Amino acid sequence: MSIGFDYTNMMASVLGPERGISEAELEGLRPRAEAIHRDLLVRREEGFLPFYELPFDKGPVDAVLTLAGELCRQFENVVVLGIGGSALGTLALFRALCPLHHNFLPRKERGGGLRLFVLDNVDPVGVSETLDLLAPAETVFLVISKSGSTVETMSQFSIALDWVSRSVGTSFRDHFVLVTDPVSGALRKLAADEGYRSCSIPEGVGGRFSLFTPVGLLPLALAGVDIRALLAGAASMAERVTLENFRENPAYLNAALQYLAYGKGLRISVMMPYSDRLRDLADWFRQLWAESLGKKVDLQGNLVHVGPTPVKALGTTDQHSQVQLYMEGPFDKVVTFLSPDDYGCDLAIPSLAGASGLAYLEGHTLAELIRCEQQATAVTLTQNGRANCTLSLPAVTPESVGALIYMLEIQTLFAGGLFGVNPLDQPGVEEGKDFTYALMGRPGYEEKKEEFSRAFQRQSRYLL
Ligand SMILES: O=P(O)(O)OC[C@H]1O[C@H](O)[C@H](O)[C@@H](O)[C@@H]1O
Repeated sequence: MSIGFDYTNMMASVLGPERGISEAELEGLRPRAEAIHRDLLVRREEGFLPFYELPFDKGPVDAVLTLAGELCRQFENVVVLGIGGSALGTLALFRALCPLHHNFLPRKERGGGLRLFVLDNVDPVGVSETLDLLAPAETVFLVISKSGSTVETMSQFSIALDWVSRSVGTSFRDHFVLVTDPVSGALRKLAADEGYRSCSIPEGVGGRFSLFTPVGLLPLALAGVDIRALLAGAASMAERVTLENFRENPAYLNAALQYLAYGKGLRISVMMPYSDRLRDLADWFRQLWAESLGKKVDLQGNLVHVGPTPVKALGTTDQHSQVQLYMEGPFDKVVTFLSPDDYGCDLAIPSLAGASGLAYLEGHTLAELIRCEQQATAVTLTQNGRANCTLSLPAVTPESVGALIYMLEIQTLFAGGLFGVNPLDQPGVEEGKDFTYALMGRPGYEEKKEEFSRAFQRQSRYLL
C-alpha cells in the first residue's frame, strides 16, 4: 500500500534556512537515527514492543471474528464504553470506513454489521441520550479498558449494567464483553469471577497503540469493517517503516522533520485532513503525539518540558476558521495535510441559473474543488514561509488507513527517541487523576482531598 509523502515545503531550499530544514541538518541526525533504530530493534526482539507484530498475528484476529459473528447473530447495536486509546481509534476508523448514515441503514445495507455507538465521555446528557436510542435486549456493550479501572469507563459500565439488568433480568451478563489486560485489573478479575465474555489486550501494548488489538478490531468488525484488510494494510507498511536508512523510511523521516522543525520554534503540529472520512484520524493522532511526546523529564531524568502540541483542523472547513492564524500568526506551526487521491465518489457542479460570476464553476466537480483548495492552501502557506507537508492516500480504504496508522505509530515511537523521552508512558495524566479519586471519596485519598480543598479555596471566582 503506497502512501505518498511530500515534504518539499518543509525544506530550507523552499522556506529558507530560518524555518526550513536543510539537507545538512537532516544528515546531521543520521548517527542518532541509527542508534535509535538499533535500540528499537533490540527492544522489539526482546519482546518489549509487541505492537510491531500486531498486523501479523492471525490468532487474535480469528478469535475476534468468531466472537463478532456470534454477537452479530444476537444483537442489533454495539456500544463501546471506553476513553482515550480505548475509543479514539474506533471512532476514527468508524468515520473513515463506514458511511455517515451507517446507523440509519437497514441491516443488510450495513453488510450485516451492527449499529455502533461510542461513549467516551461521562456527560450525563450524552450517556442518557445514547441509551434512550437503544433497546437493552438488542444491545451489547464492549467495556474496553487496558487498566481495568478508568473511572469514566467503570462508571459507564455500572450504569449500563443496571440499565440492561432492569430490562433483561438474570441474562444481563450476555450483553457485555470485557476487553482488558490478560491478567491484571478489576475488569479481568470480574471476567474470571463472574463469567463475562472477554478479550485480551496483549501485554506491553499501551492504549494509544492498541488499535490493532481487540480494542479496535472487535467494535470495527461488529460494524462490518474488513479488519483483515485493515491489518493487511498495516503489514504492507511494515517493511518500509523498519528500514534502517531514515531517509528511506517514511515514519523515521517524518519524525526527523517534525523534530527538526520543533527545534526551529515550530512547536505546534497541525494535522489537517482534506476529507470528512479522515477527520477523526486527527483526534486519534492527537492523543498519540501528545501523550507520547509531551514530557517533563527525559530518559536521563533531566527536566526538559518538551513536546509538540498537536492541533486538529479540517480542510476545507478550517480554511474559513483557523487558516488565517496559520498564514499570518506566529511562525510556530507545521501543517500536515492528509489527502486522498480518489474520494470514491464525486458530484458535478451544475450551472447556477441567474447567478452572475459563477459560471466558471460549471463543469467542475466537488472532488476537483477540494483538491484545488488543498493545493492552494499548501502553496499559500509556503509563500508565507509556513512549513507544511502532505501525506496522500490512494483512496480511503481499510488497507490505506491501516498502513497510515501503522506508519504514524512507528513515527511516534521514533520521535520519542529523538526527543529523548519515553513515548510509552503518561505520568502527567496519572497525576491529574488523583484529585478526582479524592473528590469521589476513594479510600486512601483523604490527604489528597485536603490538598485539593486548600488549592480550591485559593482560586478566585467571578460571577457574571
Ligand atoms: O484503557 P484504559 O486503561 O481505560 O485507559 C484509557 C486512557 O486513559 C488514561 O488516562 C491514559 O491517559 C490514556 O493513555 C488511556 O488510553
